[in-house]
Amino acid sequence: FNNGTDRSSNMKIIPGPRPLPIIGNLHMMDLRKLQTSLAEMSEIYGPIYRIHLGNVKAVVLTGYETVKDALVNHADEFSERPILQIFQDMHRGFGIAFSRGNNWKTMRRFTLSTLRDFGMGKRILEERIVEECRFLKEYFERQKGELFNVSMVLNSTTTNVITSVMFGSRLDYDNPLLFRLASLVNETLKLVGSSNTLLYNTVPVFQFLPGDHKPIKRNIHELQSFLRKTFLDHLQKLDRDDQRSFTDAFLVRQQQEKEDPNSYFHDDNLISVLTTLLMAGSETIAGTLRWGLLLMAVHPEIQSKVQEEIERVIGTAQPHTEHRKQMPYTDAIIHEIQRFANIVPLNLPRETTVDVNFKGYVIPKGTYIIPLLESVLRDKTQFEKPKEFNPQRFLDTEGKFVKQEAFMPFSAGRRMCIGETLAKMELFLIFVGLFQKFTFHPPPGLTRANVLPDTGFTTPPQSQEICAVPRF
Ligand code: HEM
Repeated sequence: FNNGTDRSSNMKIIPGPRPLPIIGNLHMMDLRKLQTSLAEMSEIYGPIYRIHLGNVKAVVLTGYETVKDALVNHADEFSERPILQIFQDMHRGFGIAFSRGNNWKTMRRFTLSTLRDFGMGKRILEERIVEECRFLKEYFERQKGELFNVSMVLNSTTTNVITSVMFGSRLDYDNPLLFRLASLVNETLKLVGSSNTLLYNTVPVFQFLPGDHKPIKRNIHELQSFLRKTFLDHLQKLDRDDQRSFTDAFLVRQQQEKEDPNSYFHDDNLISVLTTLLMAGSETIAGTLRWGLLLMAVHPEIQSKVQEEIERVIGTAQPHTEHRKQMPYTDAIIHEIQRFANIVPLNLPRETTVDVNFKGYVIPKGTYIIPLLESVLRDKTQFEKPKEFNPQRFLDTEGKFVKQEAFMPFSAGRRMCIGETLAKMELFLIFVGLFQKFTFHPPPGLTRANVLPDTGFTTPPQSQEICAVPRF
């Protein structure tokens, strides 16, 4: 590895631990918390180092300055997605998040512009989120202040928001299909981030052994059968002059290009994009909201200050996104929740598109890159005492909201999350809607010291239970 380094030019050799045969450096890491091990290793090897995850030779980029420099200032060079076995099983190279080259470019461009049309642009989305939040509050009210499991209902809420973008419709909370979809996504993302799947991706022999890849494949098959059936229903009723959803827009484009054998608008891409929207668009937001509820429950003084601001600015009226500008404290809290929640700690991997000269190193074309978000959101040079939950870091002395450059939970550059606008809108409206109506209390035994992250590809908090006491 790093043979591309030309010793005659003054390029440095990328540092890193010595790998063992077959497993590389896997024995040096906590496979259930890879992000923590990778962040710790940067203290030994510096902000750029190489690591062998089984037979995957990766370069890890850590800290805000390095990650931003790579993803933003060398945007094209770090813009490809590597091929990983489990994502290959799930998407077969189609869609957006795990596709490459022109397939990715075409699907990303189309999805971004269509999301704008069927959401953000038309204000329909805000109405949908507000409506969904109303159902969520009714569900919370029915718990009558008792301890209840908040996990699946929040996943159902965020699943409904994204399915209304995808298909133009929602499912009732008592429809078993909604809970089934939400739990399939939840379980699959947990399994995708397991140590077993890491081994499956990086040590080829694990592909022949039983493991988490089996239930992942079963879950994806079930999800995709549902998505296929739903889009076929849409195809039957399709009216090109009355497009109501992402799926309608895709199907119309598919019909326009049906004579073109090279068109990317085929069923495989549609299924894969829908799968990604459903998975990326629900669990990330639901997990962040769960962090929000628990963090407020264990910081009652912060919770009451948020409620004061909600009362002062909105009262009991309907929250809208425009309120955010007048609510610096709430804005700061939501930013700090996202920073602290660190919901996609490993980021998605990247691959270099050419040999890159980066900070005195040559990183060869085709190198697997880990731009570690964990190390950005917890960067000591950017956030004082980064392990503490402290919303003040997003406020100035006059209580005005201040941006922090290293706040990048959605990553940066060419492959940056396409759901940022939707996610921010959803987080604000649901968070405000819930704290306007309820005060949250922690389950017995839960304190500031033990609100801890779960394991998985996304990292929601371990605790799933909470009390929601109605305020009026
Ligand atoms: C709190 C919510 C969310 C967080 C923290 C988050 C975070 C991320 C991150 C870190 C990436 C990897 C970006 C990279 O490779 O540099 C990503 C990619 C992606 N996200 Fe999100 N995401 C969120 C919500 C959403 C939503 C709501 C959607 C759907 C509308 C979405 C769709 C996607 C897609 C399609 C990609 C792949 C982009 C590409 O490869 O071009 N995400 N997200």
